[in-house]
Amino acid sequence: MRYLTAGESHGPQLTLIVEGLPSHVPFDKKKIDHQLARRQKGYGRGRRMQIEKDQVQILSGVRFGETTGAPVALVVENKDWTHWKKVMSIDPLPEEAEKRRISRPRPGHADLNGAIKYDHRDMRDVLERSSARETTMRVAAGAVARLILEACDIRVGGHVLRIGSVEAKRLDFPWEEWTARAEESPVRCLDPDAEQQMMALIDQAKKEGDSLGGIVEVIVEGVPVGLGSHVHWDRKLDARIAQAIVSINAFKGVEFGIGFEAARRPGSEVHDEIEWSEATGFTRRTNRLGGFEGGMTTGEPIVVRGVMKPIPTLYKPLNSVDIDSKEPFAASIERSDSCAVPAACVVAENVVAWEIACALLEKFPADTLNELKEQLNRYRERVLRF
Ligand SMILES: Cc1cc2nc3c(=O)[nH]c(=O)nc-3n(C[C@H](O)[C@H](O)[C@H](O)COP(=O)(O)O)c2cc1C
Ligand SMILES: C=C(O[C@@H]1CC(C(=O)O)=C[C@@H](OP(=O)(O)O)[C@H]1O)C(=O)O
Repeated sequence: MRYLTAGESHGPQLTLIVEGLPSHVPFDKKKIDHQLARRQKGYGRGRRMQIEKDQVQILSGVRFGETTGAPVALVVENKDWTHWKKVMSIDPLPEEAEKRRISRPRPGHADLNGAIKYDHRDMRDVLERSSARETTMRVAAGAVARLILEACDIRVGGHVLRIGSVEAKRLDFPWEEWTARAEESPVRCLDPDAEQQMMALIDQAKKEGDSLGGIVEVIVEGVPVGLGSHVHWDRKLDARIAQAIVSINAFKGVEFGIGFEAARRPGSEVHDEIEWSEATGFTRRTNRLGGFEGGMTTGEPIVVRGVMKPIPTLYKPLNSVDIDSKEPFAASIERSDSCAVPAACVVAENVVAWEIACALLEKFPADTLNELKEQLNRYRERVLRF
């Protein structure tokens, strides 16, 4: 499967085309909209999220509630566009363009590099597309992927482990309970004490015109052993997931299982011992490597974390240089979130869901959902007997 997204943050709409979907996947618009609504939430978001009400319009590839196998085109309206029609005009408007020009790049955003690379004297031409507004459509693609995963009994969840200096305690709950707790928490955090501290920290950052980053964790349950492959670098599924996570705006790092802690421990405290029983087949006593060996799934849950840097736009701006006068100035201020880690957690879940669905369809090529399910079920039986 593959997808493309298009659309500017303040343009009329965002567009997604997903190609390679099997036919007869039950296509419930409510499930896509549910993921979009989850992405809009989170303590620390700015005013933009009060304006938008992200919902997809399905334009192709779906008929009578199921995919046909043709490309699925989805669009989401930018409600804010009505306020930006002139600024975002497709036709030339020289006066407007001059009046609204952005010439003071924000450190940490794509403004300066993009302006130099594409030779734009107005950095809006960069920020409109570098904005994380685009993650709406990546979540929509992930939500489509989840329709396939759901049919294959694979589930994906996520929660926030850190915001700024506040770290959540590790709490162990059954799947239904932890995902419900994350859903109810304004910061998607399972630890109620940390949740309160995180919210207080966000309030403080906002008051001080500053911003915060954090760490999110995504867990995937129900994956069969052997998705991805050791035989070639670009077929390693952990590597693909790493790219998917780091491609999320402001994400700077990724780790699986115990992650960077593996550098400090001896091998005997890192590798996951192998067990076997007639009922379960091969399993692991621990899951310290987060569900991957040799670029392939082990059959244990996938555990992947991503680190998000603080939001670059600061209401108390950092120093910058005006690209016209070359004089030092404070960076430009755009309306902004002060912390978007909880929202980014939803993005992370959905980009991971997309990679898992692609890996499934690579291992079990299928034109119809039933073909996929039949192959997967046969494989699961073979794995049990191995
Ligand atoms: C959900 C989400 C919301 C974001 N909101 C903002 C924002 O309001 N203001 C901002 O400056 N950056 C925001 N960012 C981060 C920027 O989009 C990002 O830092 C920028 O595109 C530069 O890319 P890089 O940080 O990956 O290098 C957000 C990121 C995510 C994932
Ligand atoms: C629009 C979204 O996030 C935006 C991401 C973003 C950025 O620079 O990345 C800047 C802000 O844009 P605006 O200035 O229009 O408020 C965020 O609101 C969204 O997540 O849907």
